[in-house]
Amino acid sequence: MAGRGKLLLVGCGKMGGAMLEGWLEQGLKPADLAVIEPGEASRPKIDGAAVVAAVDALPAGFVPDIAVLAVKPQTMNDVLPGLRRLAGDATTFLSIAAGKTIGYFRAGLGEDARIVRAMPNTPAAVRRGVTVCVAGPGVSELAKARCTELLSAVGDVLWTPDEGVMDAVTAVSGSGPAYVFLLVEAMAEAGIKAGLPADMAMTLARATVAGSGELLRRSSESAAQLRVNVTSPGGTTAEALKILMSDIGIQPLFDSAIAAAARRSKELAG
Ligand SMILES: NC(=O)C1=CN([C@@H]2O[C@H](COP(=O)(O)OP(=O)(O)OC[C@H]3O[C@@H](n4cnc5c(N)ncnc54)[C@H](OP(=O)(O)O)[C@@H]3O)[C@@H](O)[C@H]2O)C=CC1
Ligand SMILES: O=C(O)[C@@H]1CCC=N1
Repeated sequence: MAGRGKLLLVGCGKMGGAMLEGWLEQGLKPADLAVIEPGEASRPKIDGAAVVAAVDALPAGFVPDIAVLAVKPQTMNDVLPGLRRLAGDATTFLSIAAGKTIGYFRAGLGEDARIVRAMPNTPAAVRRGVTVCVAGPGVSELAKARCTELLSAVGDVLWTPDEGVMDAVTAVSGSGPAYVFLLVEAMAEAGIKAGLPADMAMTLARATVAGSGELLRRSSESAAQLRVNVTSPGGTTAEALKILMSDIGIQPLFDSAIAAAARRSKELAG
């Protein structure tokens, strides 16, 4: 990371912490970093960075070019008043909060505030995240480039001109890692029921999902073709897929799960 400007991270919980790990691994200079995190246990210890418990403890004169807002949507209202003083030309706010709209931030920070709304995911901790971003009014190309630089340090970055897709993005890729981890848990549990020792079942489920993810990443074949490649005619996989791909299989379940997550994202907007 070139580190042309200063970075403020507001909220160093699970997602903020995952991104911070990625940034530090990518060479973010501690001198260019400030973190606001009230929770003592979550507060990172980084020599040379300004790590404080509240916004009023930031070093005088610290003006970030990017302020990453990584607190829960439900606590965002508490955070914005203290950040209003940063809402000048120099700072772009990069929110990763589910649901919270660009309009919400302009109402809370001032109508001229520059807002980028983004949705990353936790594989950012190992530089395999994916983030979708949308820029509000007044965000410069330079600020967009800086957001891309920060987010691409922890994975892939896509920009959309349409904020309306962000609830679905949140439901698919923001929450998505949880669905994959649940899949591992469910495969391991089913393996135990099929006669495997618990530790072997978990080892196999974990390695299978991780290995399949890596194959998917490296392969030019579609997910559907990779599935077909596993499915010998008249074999074992075909029997399992008859159940997983039936009318009461994984697709209708995913349809309702993703719709529920997107609905919740919309509810968190206010
Ligand atoms: N987890 C995920 O996979 C993803 C989360 N997000 C979004 O990221 C945001 C954070 O989620 P997540 O990391 O899971 O939540 P966490 O609760 O783990 O992190 C939020 C952090 O913000 C801290 N905090 C609370 N109040 C303040 C404050 N006034 N100033 C600064 N920090 C504060 C909390 O401290 P304390 O615990 O002491 O209250 C906590 O450490 C949410 O908006 C969520 O929608 C987006 C994509 C994926
Ligand atoms: O569950 C949540 O609300 C957050 C947003 C996406 C992932 N975690």
